[in-house]
Amino acid sequence: MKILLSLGEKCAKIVMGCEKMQDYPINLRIAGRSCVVIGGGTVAARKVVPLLAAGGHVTIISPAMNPLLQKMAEAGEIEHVAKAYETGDLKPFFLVICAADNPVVNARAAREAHSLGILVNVTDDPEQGNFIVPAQVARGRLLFTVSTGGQSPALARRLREELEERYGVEYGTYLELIAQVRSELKQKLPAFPERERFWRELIDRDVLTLLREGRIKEAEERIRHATGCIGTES
Ligand SMILES: C[C@@]1(CC(=O)O)c2cc3[nH]c(cc4nc(cc5[nH]c(cc(n2)[C@H]1CCC(=O)O)[C@@](C)(CC(=O)O)[C@@H]5CCC(=O)O)C(CC(=O)O)=C4CCC(=O)O)c(CCC(=O)O)c3CC(=O)O
Ligand SMILES: NC(=O)C1=CN([C@@H]2O[C@H](COP(=O)(O)OP(=O)(O)OC[C@H]3O[C@@H](n4cnc5c(N)ncnc54)[C@H](O)[C@@H]3O)[C@@H](O)[C@H]2O)C=CC1
Repeated sequence: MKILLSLGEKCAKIVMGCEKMQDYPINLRIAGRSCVVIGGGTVAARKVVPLLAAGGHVTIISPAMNPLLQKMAEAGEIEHVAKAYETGDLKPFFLVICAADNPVVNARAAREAHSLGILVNVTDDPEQGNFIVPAQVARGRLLFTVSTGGQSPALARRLREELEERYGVEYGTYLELIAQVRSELKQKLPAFPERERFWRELIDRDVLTLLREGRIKEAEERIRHATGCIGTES
C-alpha cells in the first residue's frame, strides 16, 4: 500500500479513496442462507429487517420476543426458537448476530461461532465479532452503507438520513435503465476503455432530473439515444 501511494498519480486509479482502513467492506449474498439472531429485543429487530430484505432465512433464539418480532414469527416470516441460547445451537447457521442483553451469553455464542467458522456480529462488544453492520439505504439494487468503524453509530444514522434525502428512489430507476442497455453496449463498443468513457460521460444529471420529475420515458430515450449515436458514428 505504501508503495502504491508513493507512486502517486499513476496509481491513483487503483488506490481510489483508500486510506488505511480498519475494516474491509463487502456486500454479502445471504439469499436463501440460514441466519440466526440470539435475543429478541429492539436491537435484534433492527438487525432482522435487513437480513429478511436481503432474502435471508431468519431464526431467533430467545426466551422472549418484542411485539414486532412476535408478529413476524406468527406471520411465518421468521422462525422463533423459544429458549435461552445454549452452546451447540449455532451449527446449522451461516451467520449469527448476538443481540441478547446479557454480555456473557453474547460472548459464549461468539466463541461458538468462531470455533465453527461462522460469521458473527456481537452487538454489545463488536471486537468479539468479525463483522459489524453499517447503516443502509437501498434504492433498488443500489446500496449505500455508512460505517464509523463502531466509533459513533449515531453519526452513521445521521449520515444515512442525509443520504436518504439526497438520493431518492429515482436512483434505483436510473440504475435499472442503465443495466438494461449495458449488455447491448458491450457488443456495440467491444473495447473496454471506450465503454468506460461512454458511461462516465452519460452518468450525468440531466437524466436524473428527468427521473426525479417522473419523466421516465424521456430519461430512457436519452440513454437509448446516446447508445444509438454510437452505432451511427462507427
Ligand atoms: C459496532 C456496531 C456493532 C453492530 O451492531 O453491528 C454497533 C454497536 C453499538 N451501538 C450502540 C448504540 C447505538 N446504535 C445505534 C444505531 C445503530 N447501530 C448500528 C450499528 C452498529 N452499532 C455497529 C457499528 C456501525 C458503525 O460502524 O458505525 C447501525 C448503524 C446499524 C444497525 O444496527 O442496523 C444503527 C443505525 C441504523 C440507522 O438508523 O440507520 C444508535 C442510534 C440510534 O439507535 O438512534 C445507538 C445509540 C447512540 C450511540 O451510541 O451512538 C452501542 C452502545 C450501546 C450502549 O451504549 O450500551 C454499541 C456497542 C458498542 O459501541 O460497544
Ligand atoms: N449494536 C447496536 O446497534 C446496539 C447494541 N446494544 C446492545 O444490544 C443488546 C440488546 O439490547 P436490546 O435489544 O435493547 O435489549 P432488549 O432487552 O430489548 O432485548 C434483549 C433480548 O435478549 C433476550 N435474551 C436474554 N437472555 C438470553 C439468552 N440467554 N439467550 C437468548 N436470548 C436472551 C431477551 O429475551 C430479550 O429478547 C444490549 O447488550 C445492548 O447493550 C444496544 C443499542 C444498540
